[in-house]
Amino acid sequence: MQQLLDSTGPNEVDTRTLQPLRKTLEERIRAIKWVEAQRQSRHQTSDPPNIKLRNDVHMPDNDDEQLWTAFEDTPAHPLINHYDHIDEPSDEIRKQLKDVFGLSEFRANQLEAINATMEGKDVFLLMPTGGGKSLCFQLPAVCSNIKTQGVTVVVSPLTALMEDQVSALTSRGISAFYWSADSPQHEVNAKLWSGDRKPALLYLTPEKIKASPACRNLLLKLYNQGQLARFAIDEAHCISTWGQDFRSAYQGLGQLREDYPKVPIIALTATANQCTREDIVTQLKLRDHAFFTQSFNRPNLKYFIKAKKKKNMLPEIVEFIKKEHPNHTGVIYCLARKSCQLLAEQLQKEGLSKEEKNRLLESWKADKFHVMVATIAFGMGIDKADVRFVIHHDLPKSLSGYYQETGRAGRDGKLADCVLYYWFPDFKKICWMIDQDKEREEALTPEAKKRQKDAAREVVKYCTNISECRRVQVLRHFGQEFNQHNCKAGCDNCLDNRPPITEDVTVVATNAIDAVRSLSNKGQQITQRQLTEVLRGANSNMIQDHGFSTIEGYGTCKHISRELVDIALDRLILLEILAISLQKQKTTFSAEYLEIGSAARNFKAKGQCLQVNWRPPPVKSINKPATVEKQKGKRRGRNSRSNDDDPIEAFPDEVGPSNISVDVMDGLRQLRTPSKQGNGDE
Ligand SMILES: Nc1ncnc2c1ncn2[C@@H]1O[C@H](COP(=O)(O)OP(=O)(O)OP(=O)(O)O)[C@@H](O)[C@H]1O
Repeated sequence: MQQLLDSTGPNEVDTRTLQPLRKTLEERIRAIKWVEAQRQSRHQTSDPPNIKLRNDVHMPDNDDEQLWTAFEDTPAHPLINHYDHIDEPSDEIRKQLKDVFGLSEFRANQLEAINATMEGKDVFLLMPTGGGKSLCFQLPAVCSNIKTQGVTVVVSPLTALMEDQVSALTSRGISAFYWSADSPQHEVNAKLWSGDRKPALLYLTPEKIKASPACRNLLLKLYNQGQLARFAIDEAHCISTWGQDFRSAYQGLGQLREDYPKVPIIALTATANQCTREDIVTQLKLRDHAFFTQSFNRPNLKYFIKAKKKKNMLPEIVEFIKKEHPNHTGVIYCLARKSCQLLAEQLQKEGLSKEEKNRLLESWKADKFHVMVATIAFGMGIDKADVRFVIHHDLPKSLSGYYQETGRAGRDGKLADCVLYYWFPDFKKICWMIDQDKEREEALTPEAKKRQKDAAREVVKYCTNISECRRVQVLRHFGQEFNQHNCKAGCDNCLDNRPPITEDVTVVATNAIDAVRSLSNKGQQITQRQLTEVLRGANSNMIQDHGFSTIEGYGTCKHISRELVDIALDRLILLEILAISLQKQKTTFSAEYLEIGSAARNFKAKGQCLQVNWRPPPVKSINKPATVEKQKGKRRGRNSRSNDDDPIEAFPDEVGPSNISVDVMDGLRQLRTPSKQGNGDE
């Protein structure tokens, strides 16, 4: 860095974009030299530079990424800032930052976004969770020296979030209010039209704008009076069906540009990859917008994937919390309320009323209790600085969601653990939930369903990829390259120095396809567990009762361990080579039967092969004879619990991926060249 600076005089780095970078680098070099001097002399050699290092971050060696983020209040990274108009803050901005918000410095990209929106530009701000997005529309809302005057209308997805922000603003003396379903019209009118000064901020849900003509009339009246300063679309990713948080009312927000064309829009989110980003820009009809983004790496978060061995992991989680995080604050995320009910007795009622939810959230924030068990919807926008762990008891629905949920940990910059319990049945459950589509008023289109399933599929690939640093994988999802070296053993994969073993399991794949196809030709069905037994040539009652010992593929995978066969079959489902069909039984059971999937034809026709990377279990012998499995199979069968409204119940608690991790070498590898293959006919 120093060499780079020495070789270019100050005048040579003369673009507006690069000047702040030069200044920052010079400051950092000063700070690094100072730290080095401390290290060598072990006593203070000079005054410390006027730069604070983050807590818990050791001064890294030769490590640019870490160097950049090792400082508190890391400034904007101008080289990845897609807006070149960077000014010093005006006196008014500085004053409001200090006097109203009690802050002394801007964080990365805040000033730039504030300046751009105050100039009347559309802005897209993509900032990690806890990065400080709110300030970027709250501060302009209290400034007078701007292009667009009046009320900043904030669109926010949750009433709890709006309440939170409004009460924080009010306590700072800022005039703000939200218009909820319960707010009477005359109160809203009184706030807006009585007195000379309009409130600085008005919070609305997208549903309110969509469904309430009174609300739209009010916005129009403000607009006609030149009193609509800007629209701030918080959690803007909810507009996109690419994301898991899609809210149909958000899609109505495209109308804002049509109805109020002169009003600038600032869209804010922490979770948008390239597709979602483009979708947001298109749907909100942003024009010539300033785009700000920055490194999404959260160096103080540690990422771990653990095997979920049974449906309820509470005992293990309790042990983990007692050992690693006694008296620490944390969140346990579950997929559905039902899972929460299993985990938290408090949530065992029919569901929580709004008041109860608020009371629980407030108590948790006030440290009256430490651990919150929640569905992802409950935690959106949580601003609690000292969350020391985030545990995913169930599979997150997407990598973006996972990043956002884990992002609620360690907002104070101190170390925090993010633990995800993975097992494949959770993926099937998510797919089932998407197909049921119970949670929405409007049905999802088939394309949206497919996208959501693909998003869950990405999470499975993430969990089962044991060869690549977790940080590399998550950040790649956001289009950011990350050097594994900079993870600094901050994830399970970087910590585990046992190399994964690569196994070719094509034989499982081809025989599984043959077995399922030949059964279906005969009008018979088979479950995944039964297929594992068939392939491994078990001689159990189940095999005899169904006459499975005569079907194609029987015993062809005798030499492969049960775990590995299970992993291979999971993978075939993930890759849509096999599919699942859920069927109600005469009893209360729902059973999952395997079918041929849409990708099976290609797999066989193109002679593809399937490889998995895994770490075999350390103690158990891998190749258990089928006779032992026979006993196990029987036991499992008896222990299966079931429930007709929850397909996951069709899976026995005891059957899981054990302590195996798997990695698929990008799923399939083509061994033979397509030209040597047939034309697609099997
Ligand atoms: N310039 C700053 N200096 C210090 N603290 C700041 C600054 N800007 C914001 N903060 C603090 O950072 C915390 C997170 O801010 P905020 O809630 O706006 O984050 P966010 O980006 O909206 O996160 P999320 O995506 O999770 O909602 C808040 O406690 C806020 O007061």
